[in-house]
Amino acid sequence: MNSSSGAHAAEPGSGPAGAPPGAEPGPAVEIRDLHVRRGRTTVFDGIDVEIPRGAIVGLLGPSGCGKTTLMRAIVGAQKLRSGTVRVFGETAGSRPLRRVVAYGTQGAAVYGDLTVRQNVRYFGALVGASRAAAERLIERVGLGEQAEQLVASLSGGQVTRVSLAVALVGEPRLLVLDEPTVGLDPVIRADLWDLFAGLARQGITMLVSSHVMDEALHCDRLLLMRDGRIVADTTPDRLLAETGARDPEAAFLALVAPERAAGGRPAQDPPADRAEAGR
Ligand SMILES: Nc1ncnc2c1ncn2[C@@H]1O[C@H](COP(=O)(O)OP(=O)(O)OP(=O)(O)O)[C@@H](O)[C@H]1O
Repeated sequence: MNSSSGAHAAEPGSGPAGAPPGAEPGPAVEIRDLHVRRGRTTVFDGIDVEIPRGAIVGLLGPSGCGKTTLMRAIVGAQKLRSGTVRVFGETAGSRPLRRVVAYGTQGAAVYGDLTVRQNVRYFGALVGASRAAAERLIERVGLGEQAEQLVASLSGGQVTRVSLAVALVGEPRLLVLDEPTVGLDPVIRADLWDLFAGLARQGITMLVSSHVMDEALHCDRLLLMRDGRIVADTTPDRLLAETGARDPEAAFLALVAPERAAGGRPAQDPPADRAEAGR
């Protein structure tokens, strides 16, 4: 993963009615009629998405379908053509959300020439976290024994854990992780998903992208994307039951089969679940 924490200076008490963002009921993320262009590419041409709180939500779809762009919109790093993106009721990227939302980008965003402890303390200091909090997080992500090791000398899975500790140091309520398990072996991936599940049980909303469809089975909710559209907003059980497929990859292919047959465009009469999901 390699995360940069979107968690910077806190703005306590700046949410609706004086409560911090995330303390009020309602979805974690609400996206309405979102249009985004990147360069000459129209990535989103009017999508609507809602992400519930406290769940692990998988954002799954093939490379280039728009996962990173959607995450960038949610953390406030993406220029929008039109539409709204609200996180815990606040405009994405706005000041009250700075410590509430953390973003683990693709690509390295921790310092290889610092130790694990130095990285977590450094990013912690930026958000006013104590050294004790940094130590707790190093233990939480299972890197107690590597705390004094340079990040450059860690394995890929361990670097991902450092990034996760850095992303968590501001105590976010929404953690957005862009392909955190890419390139990792199955055992390490399973360990990381266990860690994500533990964070979700603590009440942190987790939005995790992957282009490996089987990772769907680790999620509470699924947003399946293709070509800048949400082709299903579902759960792993419903996805398998409704498509009759044996695994998530086959289910995804079953979902997009009608439009593939129609030459890559949405089919004229999509199944009810796709029509609903693609609103
Ligand atoms: N800076 C840019 N300029 C032009 N087009 C871009 C730019 N960044 C992304 N795109 C295009 O936007 C589309 C969505 O890209 P995005 O990175 O969101 O996809 P993704 O699903 O995250 O892919 P991956 O799984 O490979 O990371 C792609 O067609 C991509 O080529």
